[in-house]
Amino acid sequence: MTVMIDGRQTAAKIRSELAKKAEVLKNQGITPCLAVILVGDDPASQVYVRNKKRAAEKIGIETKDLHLSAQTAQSELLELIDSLNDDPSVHAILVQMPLPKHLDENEVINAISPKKDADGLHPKNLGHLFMNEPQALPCTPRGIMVLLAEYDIGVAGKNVVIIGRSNLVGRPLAAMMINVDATVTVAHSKTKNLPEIAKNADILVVATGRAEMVDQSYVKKGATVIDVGINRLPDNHLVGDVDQASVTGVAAYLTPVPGGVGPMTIAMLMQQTLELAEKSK
Ligand SMILES: NC(=O)C1=CN([C@@H]2O[C@H](COP(=O)(O)OP(=O)(O)OC[C@H]3O[C@@H](n4cnc5c(N)ncnc54)[C@H](OP(=O)(O)O)[C@@H]3O)[C@@H](O)[C@H]2O)C=CC1
Ligand SMILES: Nc1nc(=O)c2c([nH]1)NC[C@@H]1CN(c3ccc(C(=O)N[C@@H](CCC(=O)O)C(=O)O)cc3)C=[N+]21
Repeated sequence: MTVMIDGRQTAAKIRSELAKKAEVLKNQGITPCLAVILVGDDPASQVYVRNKKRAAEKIGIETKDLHLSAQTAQSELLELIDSLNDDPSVHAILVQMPLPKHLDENEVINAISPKKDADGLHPKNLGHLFMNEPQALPCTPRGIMVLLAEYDIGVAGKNVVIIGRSNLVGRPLAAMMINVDATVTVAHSKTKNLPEIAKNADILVVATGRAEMVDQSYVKKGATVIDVGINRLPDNHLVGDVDQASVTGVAAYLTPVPGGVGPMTIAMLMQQTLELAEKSK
């Protein structure tokens, strides 16, 4: 039997706690505010923008949506970030990844004040994470850790295999898993014998951006499978990086897409915005 992990319900519970926290901040004269910069029209990013805005409104977080054209120059983007860094009404800044190819993502992330780093991707914050003294944390990996805790899925001493090594998901998740005593393997496009390595996992996390690439040949009986992927098919429906039908019955726990990691990412983004607003006092 496979238990479907309900990210939507878990996220809803977190959001209702956050709404109370936002109320407290407001009574202290602080209206938490998240600025979101989207350059161009990446489809996964657009799903994200829409759902984020809705969540923020319900919690009582203000959002500033800054949608720039795909042709925006690096200097223009850096100037926008500088002005948000200096704006005391803005507590958190998120730049949607990936950026169009002509832009330098690392330079952009570096420009965000670590104190307003909604995504926890600034090298200073990643450094704190790697030293196991976390400050702002990347939202998707954090959401995965919260989901595992919510379902009492232990991590200490477990074999965790993460497929994907992006700065946004795979790398920071590896650090978080190490910090709670997992034995971590990070796989990627150059990994050999991937199904065999994945089959060693007690907890398998898939973040490749390849629609339904992981089937039951990658999964040990009784493993937990976390599907991070958000892929929009030509017929417009969303699928993950895991072939859900194939893995069902083999995995003990599985996150659905939609309704798994995605809503948790948004809940964690809201939580971090409130935490940064609180620290700005
Ligand atoms: N649910 C959510 O909240 C979120 C979902 N996403 C989704 O998660 C997915 C991954 O996102 P992100 O990490 O940003 O993606 P990236 O494209 O930045 O990274 C993908 C990673 O997967 C690896 N990879 C690609 N193809 C294969 C393959 N065939 N076998 C093994 N490894 C492979 C790449 O390897 P290499 O490094 O060698 O190129 C790379 O490390 C996307 O679908 C994205 O939309 C992202 C963020 C949040
Ligand atoms: N700097 C940055 N940080 C990110 O965290 C980031 C990013 N850039 N760029 C794009 C990816 C993608 N991403 C999503 C998060 C939630 C959903 C989400 O809400 N998903 C719903 C979709 C439901 C639906 O609308 O059908 C679900 O999975 O249930 C989608 C996509 C964050 N990302």
